[in-house]
Amino acid sequence: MEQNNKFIISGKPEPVNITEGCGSLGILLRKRLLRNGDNVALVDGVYSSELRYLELLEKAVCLADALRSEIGVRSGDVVGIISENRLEFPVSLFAAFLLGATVAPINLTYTEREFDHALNLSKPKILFVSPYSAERAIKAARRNMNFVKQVFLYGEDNPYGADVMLYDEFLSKKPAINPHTFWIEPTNMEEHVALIMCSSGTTGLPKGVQLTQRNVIASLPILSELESSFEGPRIILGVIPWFHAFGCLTLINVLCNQQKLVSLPKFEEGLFLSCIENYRCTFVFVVPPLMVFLAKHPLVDNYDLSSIYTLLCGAAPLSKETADLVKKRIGVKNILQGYGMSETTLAMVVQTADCNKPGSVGKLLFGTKAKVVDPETGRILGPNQPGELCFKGTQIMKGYIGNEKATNDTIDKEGWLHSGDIGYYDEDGEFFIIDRLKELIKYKGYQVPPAEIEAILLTNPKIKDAGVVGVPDEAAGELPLAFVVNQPNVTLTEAEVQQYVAERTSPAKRLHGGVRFVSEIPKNASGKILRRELRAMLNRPKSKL
Ligand SMILES: Nc1ncnc2c1ncn2[C@@H]1O[C@H](COP(=O)(O)OP(=O)(O)OP(=O)(O)O)[C@@H](O)[C@H]1O
Ligand SMILES: O=C(O)[C@H]1CSC(c2nc3ccc(O)cc3s2)=N1
Ligand SMILES: [Mg+2]
Repeated sequence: MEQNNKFIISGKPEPVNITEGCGSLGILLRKRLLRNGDNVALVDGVYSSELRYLELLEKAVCLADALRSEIGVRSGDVVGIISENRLEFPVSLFAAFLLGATVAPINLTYTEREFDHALNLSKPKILFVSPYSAERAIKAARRNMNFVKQVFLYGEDNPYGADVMLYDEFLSKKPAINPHTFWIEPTNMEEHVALIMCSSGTTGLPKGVQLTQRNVIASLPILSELESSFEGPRIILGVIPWFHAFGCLTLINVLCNQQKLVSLPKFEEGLFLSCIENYRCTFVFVVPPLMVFLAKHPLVDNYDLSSIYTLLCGAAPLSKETADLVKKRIGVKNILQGYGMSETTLAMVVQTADCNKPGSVGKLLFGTKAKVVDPETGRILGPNQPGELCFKGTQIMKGYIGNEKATNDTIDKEGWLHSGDIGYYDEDGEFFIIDRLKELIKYKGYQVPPAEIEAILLTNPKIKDAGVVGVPDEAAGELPLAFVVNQPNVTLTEAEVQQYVAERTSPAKRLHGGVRFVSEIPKNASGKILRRELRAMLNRPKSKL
């Protein structure tokens, strides 16, 4: 009965023959890389070193052949990558895909404990690590030699011992392999896991999200959907970490759509701005903290950012006000939002140049269905009625590795993925995200979205950043409280901040719990506010800031 429900909305059908008749993701990737031969695929934004498409494929094939013949890496084995964005990363990623192996990118800033958690989720047979995190990562690998059989180290020096192999040494002196004839095993793309992505760990320990080869292929047309109305060179800035779904799938998307990607190993203010100016970047994938930086930081005025045609923002709430500030300040043509989860491969909902209502995250992508349900009753809701967003489609994950319960709690028996996010769609099918179900503040029976109050606080020129949580309260349930980071050299009192919000909100959304002044708002690598860390700060004595 539900399937015919008029409130279930669908995106366009997937492009016909999306797998192009290829028997595996590896075969499709080879076809796409060959198509673009001698053009530049990747530029290291720090060292300006370049990798052309054919070079990328030749290196990946050579590495794949060596891994198969010398280490015995087979289809179905897991290959871990613990590295910042650098040119060896896509070579290792594509080599694994050519072997039909599963890739587990892991956050290089993890502590040893977090590495243990991530490694025991995906149990990689081999690990590629960069010097940045090698010491911690190799210690964690050595604690897990029951499954980690070999560590390869990027860079020139290996102070860690003979059990670690230098990637460049391993790859050099290898016979050249003809990329056209390299044997790639056909796989069952619907079942075969291509990526195990760690979710961001915003609401708890990161989960191991299994994305099949078919999930990855389903995401490939996104870029052409996003750049529908753009003429001119596409020079994309890749600063979103490739160990996160947003960054990794964007990297694969760019390389399968013959674009040029300029990579940055991390976000550093001057490097980010000078990279855009020097390489004349036209498309920049960003997360909201970068948008707040572009909106408010004085350094931005020192750089020529006129090459930017489109900013593509996702991974966390972006307010209309912040987007307007950026548009006004740097004159970018498009600011397009998208909404996704690690569990949905890449975005499920994106704005395009001709579909971008202010504050919306856009419309459903092809091959996707959505419904909005009342979190209490499960009843399907209609347009403009906020509820939990649920999705179905070819981008929905296979499940959480080693966690059947969490999988069944997230994907129901009818195959609907329950996002845990509250939002609605309007009469035109454009989606609006309110906040996470788990993070709504309950004040006297009202549901107060922290993101809405944070958006208001960010419009105050004296405020650099803000994070809002609920303070437990006997009478009201929870009281909204704001952690605030002042702009440098300004003074701001608690009363001023409370007044500023009170003038702009209904009574329930006012800062009844007060204001705490802090030096920074804790966020994770994919730009999300770690409100559970803010809640932990509630129990600490007020700072004298
Ligand atoms: N455009 C957006 N606007 C608002 N929120 C967004 C947007 N895009 C993504 N999100 C948020 O990011 C979440 C997906 O993030 P991700 O999969 O990286 O892990 P996480 O949910 O933050 O962490 P974890 O699942 O480990 O607790 C979505 O559920 C949603 O809450
Ligand atoms: O929040 C996340 O975890 C990630 C998972 S993938 C994702 C997004 N992907 C896109 C792609 C295009 C775009 O314009 C925005 C997003 S958000 N968000
Ligand atoms: Mg999540």
